[in-house]
Amino acid sequence: MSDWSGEVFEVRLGTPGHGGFCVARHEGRVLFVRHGLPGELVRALVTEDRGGSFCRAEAIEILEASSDRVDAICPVSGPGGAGCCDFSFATPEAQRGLKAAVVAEQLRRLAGWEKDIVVEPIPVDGAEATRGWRSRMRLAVDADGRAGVHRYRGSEVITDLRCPQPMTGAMAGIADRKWTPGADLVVAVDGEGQRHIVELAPPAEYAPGRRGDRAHGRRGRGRDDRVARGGAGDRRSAVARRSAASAVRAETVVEGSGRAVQYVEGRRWELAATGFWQPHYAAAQAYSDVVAEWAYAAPGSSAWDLYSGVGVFAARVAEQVGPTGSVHGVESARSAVADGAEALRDLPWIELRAERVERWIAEQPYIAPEVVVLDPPRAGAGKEVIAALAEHAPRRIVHIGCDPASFARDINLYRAAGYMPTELRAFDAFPGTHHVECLALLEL
Ligand SMILES: C[S@@+](CC[C@H](N)C(=O)[O-])C[C@H]1O[C@@H](n2cnc3c(N)ncnc32)[C@H](O)[C@@H]1O
Repeated sequence: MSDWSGEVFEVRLGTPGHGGFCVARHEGRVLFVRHGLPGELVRALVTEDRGGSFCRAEAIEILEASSDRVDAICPVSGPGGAGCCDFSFATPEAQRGLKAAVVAEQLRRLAGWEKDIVVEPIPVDGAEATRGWRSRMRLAVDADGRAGVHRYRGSEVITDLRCPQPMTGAMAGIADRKWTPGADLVVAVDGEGQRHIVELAPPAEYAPGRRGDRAHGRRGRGRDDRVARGGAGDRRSAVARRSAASAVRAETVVEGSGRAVQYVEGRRWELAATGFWQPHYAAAQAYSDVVAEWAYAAPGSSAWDLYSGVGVFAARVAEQVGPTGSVHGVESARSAVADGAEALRDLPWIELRAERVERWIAEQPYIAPEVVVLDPPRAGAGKEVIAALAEHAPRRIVHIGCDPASFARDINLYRAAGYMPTELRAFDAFPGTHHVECLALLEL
């Protein structure tokens, strides 16, 4: 099979796929084409051909445009650019339609559930924030000390900070400063409008000029650095980036206190600016409203909040069960548990535990909590946790997922364990991108 990397083909785009692309076909092979919309005729540059059944490509010229196309509001993420706003060239309604189609397809394929999906905007004072919604950003710093974002599926740092996602003022002055080469910057605008900037020291393995990493001083790949032939270097650098992202790194607070103040339902949390908080500034409130509505835990009953973070959902459910009930929150990040315990001191019937969910759940006696809320990371809760959870037979489960594929796989596991999905909401919590947040209620 010949290598198509760098080839340009004229193709008609088909259905959207999970990951921010449309599916097209050329000479019997499948192309995953970014920057295009269903029905469009485009010239597609193949950016990655690993010799398998599909190639990755980018629409570099639109020959017949969809009526859903608008001028892209993100100048950083077009062909050859960053991976931030992969849908910013579509109307907000069309973006939500694409996400709905992807969620429906994942549920159908992976959970055997035929369900019409509507993706709702997250309401902000009755309106929709299509830009300026992101309260937390993570930037990379290049070898020259300039902050930016990574090129899509690459390690090069693009130092153009005009992405429309960050809240107004979040990026002010960042491009004018020199930062520590190889560091990451966490920029958080908290619920009181205070900006915090925390620099994370370069990972231990950071070596300027190292082979295989343009961000670290390597020269370009030559013909077109959008095009990956085989791509082993990029795969390695992506793996290195992921493991660097999870390693503990020294933190220096550069602006603000490094302690973000956030509010949900009038309750105040103070947490590490580098800790987890929902990125869309109105998302924590929106999701916790749905959790509260679906949980409707009876006074005196017991509930679990798994992957609890600082206990935003635990707080809502604790108000329902009251002092004669109990809520167990489980979260692996110790700092989140400490910050959550402080914010929830007036609800002593909540216990937050710093432990991995897999381990904690295996140690629980066989009692049935009335309701369990799970908000796992991208990979989902998975077989082990859902099997253990089903043995405890909670009456209701509220499951939250930010990846349609792992969300659908988890729904399938619940269905196999005897649970019926009875409600589903999907939120456009990441406007301009292909990302979408889904919440489901499952009942026995
Ligand atoms: C999507 S966040 C949800 C946090 C919280 N529900 C909120 O809305 O603020 C997922 C959380 O799970 C935690 N986490 C990841 N893996 C875990 C595990 N195996 N056991 C317990 N917590 C985990 C992360 O630290 C993170 O705080």
